[in-house]
Amino acid sequence: MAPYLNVDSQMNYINQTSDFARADAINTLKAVQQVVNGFFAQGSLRDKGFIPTPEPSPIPRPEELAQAITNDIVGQNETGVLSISVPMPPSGDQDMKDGPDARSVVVSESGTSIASGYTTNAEPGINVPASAVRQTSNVTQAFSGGADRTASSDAIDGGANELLNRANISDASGPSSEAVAAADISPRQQQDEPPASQPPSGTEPKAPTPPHPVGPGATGSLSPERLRFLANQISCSVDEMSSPETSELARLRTVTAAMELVGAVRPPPDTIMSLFVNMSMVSAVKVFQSWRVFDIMPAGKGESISYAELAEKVNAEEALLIRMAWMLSSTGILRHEEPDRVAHTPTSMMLREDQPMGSMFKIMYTNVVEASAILPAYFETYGRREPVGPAHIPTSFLAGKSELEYFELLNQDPERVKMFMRAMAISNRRVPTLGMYEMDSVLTQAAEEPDRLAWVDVGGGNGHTLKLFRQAFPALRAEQCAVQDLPEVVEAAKELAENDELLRGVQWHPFNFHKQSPVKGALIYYLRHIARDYSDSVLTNILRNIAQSMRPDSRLLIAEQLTVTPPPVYSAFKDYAMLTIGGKERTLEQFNAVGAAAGLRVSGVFRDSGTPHAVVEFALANSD
Ligand SMILES: C[S@@+](CC[C@H](N)C(=O)[O-])C[C@H]1O[C@@H](n2cnc3c(N)ncnc32)[C@H](O)[C@@H]1O
Repeated sequence: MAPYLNVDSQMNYINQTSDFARADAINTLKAVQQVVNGFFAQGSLRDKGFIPTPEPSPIPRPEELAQAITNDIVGQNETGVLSISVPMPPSGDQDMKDGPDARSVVVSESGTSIASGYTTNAEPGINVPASAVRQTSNVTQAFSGGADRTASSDAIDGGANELLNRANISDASGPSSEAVAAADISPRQQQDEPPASQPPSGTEPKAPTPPHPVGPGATGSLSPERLRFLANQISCSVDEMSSPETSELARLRTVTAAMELVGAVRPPPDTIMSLFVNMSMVSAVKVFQSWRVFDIMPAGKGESISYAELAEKVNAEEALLIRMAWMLSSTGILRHEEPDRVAHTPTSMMLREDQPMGSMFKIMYTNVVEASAILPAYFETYGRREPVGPAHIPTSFLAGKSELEYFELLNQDPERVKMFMRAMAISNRRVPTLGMYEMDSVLTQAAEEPDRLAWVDVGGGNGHTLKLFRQAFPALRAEQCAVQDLPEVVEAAKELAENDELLRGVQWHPFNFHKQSPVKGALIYYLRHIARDYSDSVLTNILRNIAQSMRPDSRLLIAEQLTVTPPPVYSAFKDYAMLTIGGKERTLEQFNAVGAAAGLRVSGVFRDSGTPHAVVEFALANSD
């Protein structure tokens, strides 16, 4: 029978694109197709009505789909800006003095950025003024805007969040912590307008939708409605991929929905088998990296190499090399060519030594695979609790140097530092930095107080993030900026910076943020990808050190992914990887709690519209 989810025709498109999600997209779609078709062939699910019938039906255009969804769950006000009323969950200890009784969601006029495309500050238990609500760029811009920011795990999680948010919006009684905004302000309204106290008319929430776990392990637990929604999502998104404007987002939606669908329909033993497959893949990649197979293989278009020649070049027995290669060709990482040759794929090219992903694999192998092996012993030694850190973390325990912090350990090995920097390069390209925080007031105030430090990048490495800001905002003068980092990092960075137009004139502060207070009274203290490296107690100490230097009008910014509860798969993975270095991913509520312990309050949240990344702004707790 003809497959309902006919994705073969889309494979060419996916094959032509180059990013981290390719392997996921292909494997997941293939798996979806096989699994779903298998069930159709057996008639097992169709007969029970779990999966929509394969009869052709008109596929709605993206705008129609978005409109249908929004019409379904909301009313539309006169300006064409949609508002959704979602009651607050009952809780005795919530203090939402600035917020309305009923929480509202603002949806862009096109309806395509439901629960995205805006920023907000209010989550249950967090009391911040509605003035911090701002809109960010729309979803399509987020995915198509930057050449460097194609599909990524973050964006896939963004897609997962978008799907979750959509479902949560229609769930009047479900968990609302990450689903919606709190202030009833349209993106067009000024941010200082007070929140409406009543939800607009015609915004009665619909009946609750059943819960919808995401990802493997959800086997058999999805409702028929959710399965239909996912199948429809895949069909529509696959159709949308042909349009250049919507292709990235469409592809991410396809992957996200497909992952959830696979998790729901794959039989449990297959889920466990897939773990074994992953373990074996990881092991084969590791061996091939250490033999430099990916570097030695010819990388030209259409080129391949015989197993015999490759075996000779890497000094391995041919029979052994073939078995290892099969593990990778059967999973799409390498390509086997009949009768006895093997070729690179775009995925295996990324595993070469000079590639950021190749370095990232090595870092992850140590931090996750090797550290995992000693985790039982680690927890025996330190107790079954989150690592406290900054030292005595699983990675330093693994190295037999428990007394060291992660970065102290790293800095002992120059080769590993280089690898880490290469790996970070990819994370920096994938993760949004600009386009979230509202810079106007910073620039105005900096101009009014030219002798005051405007921007202090705490743990700013070699100034790479500051460069992005100075490039985007030339009014941010070098003399009003500082980068603070460990002495050895600052020493190396200072030298390089002298030849860099964007960093010339910037102040460099050798500094240990566990021990010292940074320069007093700056306008902004910016911490990007610092918080997640540390436990709550260590982070509280870092924030408290900075709070001691802040003036009432100073702001501390934390730029991180905001995770949700329960997290989508890549968020969960990142959190797990962070555990091994003593860190963690956090929800907005968790950031609020850590800030409060350090004498700070959340004064604004600026979300990226297409990914889970955000800038959380803090002010001194006792300031206005
Ligand atoms: C994950 S990197 C983040 C770098 C940069 N902020 C970014 O977003 O790409 C963490 C940075 O914190 C610095 N760092 C680690 N421990 C530190 C400490 N105790 N005091 C100051 N900086 C530290 C590291 O050297 C590194 O540059």
